[in-house]
Amino acid sequence: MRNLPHDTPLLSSASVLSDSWLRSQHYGLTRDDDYRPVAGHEQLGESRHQYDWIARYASPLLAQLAPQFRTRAGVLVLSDPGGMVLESTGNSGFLQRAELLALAPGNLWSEDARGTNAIGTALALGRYCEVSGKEHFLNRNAALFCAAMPVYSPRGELAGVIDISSPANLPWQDATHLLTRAAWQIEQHWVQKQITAGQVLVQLRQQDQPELAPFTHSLIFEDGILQGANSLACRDLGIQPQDFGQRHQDSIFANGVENGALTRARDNAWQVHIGRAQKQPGVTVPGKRPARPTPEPQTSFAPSGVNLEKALRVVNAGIALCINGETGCGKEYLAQQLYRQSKWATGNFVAINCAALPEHLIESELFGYMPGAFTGASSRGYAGKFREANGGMLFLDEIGDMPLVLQTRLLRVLQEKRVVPLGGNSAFPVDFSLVCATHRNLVEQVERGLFREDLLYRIQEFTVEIPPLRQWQGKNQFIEQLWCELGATARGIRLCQSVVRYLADCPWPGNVRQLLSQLKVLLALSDDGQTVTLDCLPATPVSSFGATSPASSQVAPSPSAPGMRELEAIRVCQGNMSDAAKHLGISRSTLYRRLEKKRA
Ligand SMILES: Nc1ncnc2c1ncn2[C@@H]1O[C@H](COP(=O)(O)OP(=O)(O)OP(=O)(O)O)[C@@H](O)[C@H]1O
Repeated sequence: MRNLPHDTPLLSSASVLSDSWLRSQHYGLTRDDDYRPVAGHEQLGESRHQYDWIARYASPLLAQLAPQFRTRAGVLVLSDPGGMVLESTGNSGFLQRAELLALAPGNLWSEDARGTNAIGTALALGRYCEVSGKEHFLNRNAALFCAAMPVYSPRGELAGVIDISSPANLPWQDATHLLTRAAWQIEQHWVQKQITAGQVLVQLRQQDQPELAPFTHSLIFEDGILQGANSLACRDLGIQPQDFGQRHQDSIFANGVENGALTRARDNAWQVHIGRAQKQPGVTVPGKRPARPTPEPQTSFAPSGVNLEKALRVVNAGIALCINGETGCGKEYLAQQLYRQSKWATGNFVAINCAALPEHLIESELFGYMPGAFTGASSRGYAGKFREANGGMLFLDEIGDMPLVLQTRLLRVLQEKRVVPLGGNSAFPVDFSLVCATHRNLVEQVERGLFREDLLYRIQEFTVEIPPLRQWQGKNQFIEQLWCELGATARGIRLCQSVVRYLADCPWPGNVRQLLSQLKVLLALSDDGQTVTLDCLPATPVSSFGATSPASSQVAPSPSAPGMRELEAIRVCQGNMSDAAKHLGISRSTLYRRLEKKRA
């Protein structure tokens, strides 16, 4: 096992290179050697079988990066830990025939085979490495620029590298960024898919570091012992290769996984998610599925009634997705979830609320502009949201509110996959996943002449309907998870079951947004170690029932608020709305109606 990745990617430096050259000489190589070691088909097949992380976790990424490699001179190469090329793809037009053959599957690029080179040296050092032109030990490789980033398995073992090779006179300037993120994405998916029955997956997301937004620090525990982690977690939580199978969770999270991780979350602006693979007969756990890439384990945070796996397949296939649902039900939340799990996660997630942008700004925001394109334009120009989203996901919220003239231009971008900035003549190619959301009925908008029919078909290639929270299954569990996520568990504050049932039965017109804000208020009003009962629900003049926005509601309706009969019945029945309705001799829907009237 080699070093785990270091904080700062290592660029070519004199001492690193001279050490590598010394090693190359030590292997008996000379600069003029022309020997090109290539493995046979059988060996290549065996290695592909053994290192199936490439087929499982790197293929979606390769598909995503492919467009970049069509328009630039460069080849993306994946190798096993012995430096054997297992896959290569991209624009190889720049390569001489000999070099072309040298980057084909089966070629060996370990340092002992070809001297100093990015693949071999990155493997030798276990770190990111760039080697350009004559820095290569063998003269025959002097026409190449190469950058390589190691990929680690969830047990901290070096699994291979991902490499970019381009002409030495056209070095791939953003290779560090691209390869680091690509390796993180592969490692993250790998850990997430590795979890087996009875194990716990802890995922921490650092909220104050936007560049890490798509990535989580992911760790797997079994019976409290660390079983796996991605290299980000190893880097930031001080995990060493020897810790796997040995280190107890308490030495990583001082108060146990749940409390410790959540304490960390509160103190350091981390967002935490803890998932479990249950030991249930007949249940296939994600890590055990053999062939096709599977989505992450569904958690209670996936909106109820939404088939995440299907939506993810659609997004990965580059099909435009339209998410419908009432306000606050989690349309943007779902888009972000899909983005993080999709092949687009190495690009940016760019969200635009079409209803909130002044009409005259939408165009420049989306399309960008050239320097001095209009009065007040920045002298440096602006790339615009379409180009910002290139390689990632563009989330257009409230698409139904987009002005007609811009709908026409949007349609053109979606069809041509090119953007011409305001005041510019040349077009920039773009490729992103498009997810739109609206609470409007777009068909009706089309009938009223407010929305282009052709754009409707283009953005609604696949539609996902998020049901309103009141119709969700498993609300009790969802509320408890949110409660835990908000930091209640870390403070020892419990919701008693009657409160959970009571909250689960509220109609929540503001959906998850409203529920969340009410839970936050309840938490702020609770003391550490307290158990929240129905009696603890504070009286408020504003009932949440029938509220249309979170701003208009403070906390869940109190049993002591005005409208006593119904609320008292709810309290007596410990929050069970069906029992309360029976108690009053009315139907559940009548009970809800009465509560709504009381609010009015
Ligand atoms: N499934 C979920 N699990 C946890 N939190 C969620 C979930 N869905 C939504 N939320 C939270 O609820 C709030 C509202 O979600 P979001 O903004 O995605 O709703 P929306 O449907 O896009 O709303 P709008 O239509 O008003 O833009 C956010 O704080 C989001 O983080």
